[in-house]
Amino acid sequence: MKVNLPVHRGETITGTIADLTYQGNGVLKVAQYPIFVPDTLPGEKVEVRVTKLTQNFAWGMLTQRLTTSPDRVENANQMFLQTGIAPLGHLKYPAQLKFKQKLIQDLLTKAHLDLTVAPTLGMAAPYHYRNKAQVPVRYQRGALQTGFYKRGSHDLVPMEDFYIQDPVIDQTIVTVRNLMRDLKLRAYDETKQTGDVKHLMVRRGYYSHQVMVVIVTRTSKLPHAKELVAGMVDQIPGITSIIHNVNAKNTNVVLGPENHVLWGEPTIHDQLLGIDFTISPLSFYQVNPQQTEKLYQAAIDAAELDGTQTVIDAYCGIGTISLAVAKHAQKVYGVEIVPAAIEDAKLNALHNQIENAEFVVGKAEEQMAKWQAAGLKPDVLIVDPPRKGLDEQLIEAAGKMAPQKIVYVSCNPATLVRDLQRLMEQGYRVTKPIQPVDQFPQTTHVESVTLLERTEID
Ligand SMILES: C[S@@+](CC[C@H](N)C(=O)[O-])C[C@H]1O[C@@H](n2cnc3c(N)ncnc32)[C@H](O)[C@@H]1O
Repeated sequence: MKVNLPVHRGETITGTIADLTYQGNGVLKVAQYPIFVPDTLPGEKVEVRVTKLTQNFAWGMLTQRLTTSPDRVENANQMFLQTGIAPLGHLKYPAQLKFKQKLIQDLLTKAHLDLTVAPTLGMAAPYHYRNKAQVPVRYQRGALQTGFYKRGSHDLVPMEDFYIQDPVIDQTIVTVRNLMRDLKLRAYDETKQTGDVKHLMVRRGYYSHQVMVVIVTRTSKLPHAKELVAGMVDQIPGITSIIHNVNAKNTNVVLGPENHVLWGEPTIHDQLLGIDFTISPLSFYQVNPQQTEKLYQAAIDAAELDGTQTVIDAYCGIGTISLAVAKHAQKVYGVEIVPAAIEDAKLNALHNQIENAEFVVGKAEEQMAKWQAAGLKPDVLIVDPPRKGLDEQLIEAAGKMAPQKIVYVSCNPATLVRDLQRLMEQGYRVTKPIQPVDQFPQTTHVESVTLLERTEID
C-alpha cells in the first residue's frame, strides 16, 4: 500500500537532528518520518536537501549547518569520514562512548527489557590502536598508491596517516609503497584484471613489536621480489616475517589460500593477558589488543572463576578467551568452525604449557548438543559469536546443559538483545549491568559483555 510521504525528493527542510543511527548518521524527523543525514549530530539545527525516498525513511544531504553541537570535533578530517575509516571521527570521544552505551540501552527499551547498561569502557588515547592493516594497491593519476576505498566504492583515496592504525604500520605501508614505486612494480587494475600487486597486509605485535608484511598478488608472479625484500629488511623496524600471498580471485576477500615465506618467520607472536599467541597471515586475531584485554578481563570477572569450574568457550577462534580463562578454571572446552583456528588454538595451548584446555572443530550449535548428549555439565558457558548471534540450537542445548552462568561477549547489540530474550526463556536472567567495551574507537562498532545466571533449579 502506498502511503503519502511528508516530504518529497529535492525538497529543502530545516529542522533539528533528533538522534544518531547505529551507522552514525543523524536523524531528522518530519511527522515521525525519519530522514538520515550523514555528518550531522543530535541537537544540531540543519538545512537538508532530500535526496532519496522510500516508504519508511529518506536520505538527505546537509546543505547548511545552522548550529553546531558541542560534541562536534572541529575540523574533523573529511577524508576519514569519506572512506569509512572513522565514521564517528566528527564526534568527541566521551560522546562516542555515550553513543555506544545508548545504542544498547535503546535496543533493550525497544524490546521491553528492563536492564541497565554500564558506561562504555573506553581508551585513554583512542587513535592509532589497530594492530593490523589491509590496504589496496592501485594506480591513481599514473602513480602506484596505497590508501583506502571511498565509502561504498572501490575508488582509492591515497593515504599515509590512517588515523586509527599503529603508526609503525602506517610507516611500513609507505616504505613498501615507495620500494614498489622505485622497482616499478605494477599495481592491480580491477576492471582490466591486469597488474600484479593487489593488497598489502601489515600486522604488528603490540607487546612483541614484531612486524609481518603480506604482499598479495593476482598471479604467482612477484617481480623484483629479491630487491623488494632486501629493501624491506633494511628499512622496516621490527620486520620478522615477509609473506607472498596469491589471490587469483576477483572478490572482496583480500587474502588467497596460498602463502610463501619470502623472508624470516611464517608467523609473528604477541601476547594477550600474559599468554603468547602465534599469528599466521590467515589467523583471526583481535585488532585492538589493549581493549581486548579489557573485554576478556570483563568476561573473566563476570564468570567469577575460582579454579574449580568447567567452562565451555563457544566460537573460540584461536583460543584467546579459552586460554586466558584456563588458568582460572579446572577445565576449558573450546569449539570453533574454522579448522586452521583450532590448529592455532592447540599450538597456542602447547606453547603456553596450558594442559587443561581442549579444542574441537565444529559448529558450536552441533558440538554443544553432542557435549550435552555425552553428559558434559559446564559451570560456565562463554559465547563470543559472529555478528549474526547465537543459533537457536545452541540456545536449546545451553538450556538443557544448564550452566550456572552464561557470559555473552557480543559484537552486535541487535542480535545480543534478541538472544538475551531467548536465553531468558530458558531460565536465565541478567544479573549485572551490561558492560560495553570500546574495541573500535572512531567507528560505530559496539562490543559488550553480559552476565546471565540460572534462576531455575532442576
Ligand atoms: C567474534 S569471533 C570470536 C573469536 C574469539 N573468541 C576471539 O575473541 O578471538 C567469532 C568466531 O566464531 C566462529 N564461528 C562462526 N560461526 C560459527 C559456528 N557456527 N560455530 C563455531 N564457530 C563459529 C568464527 O570463525 C570466529 O572465529
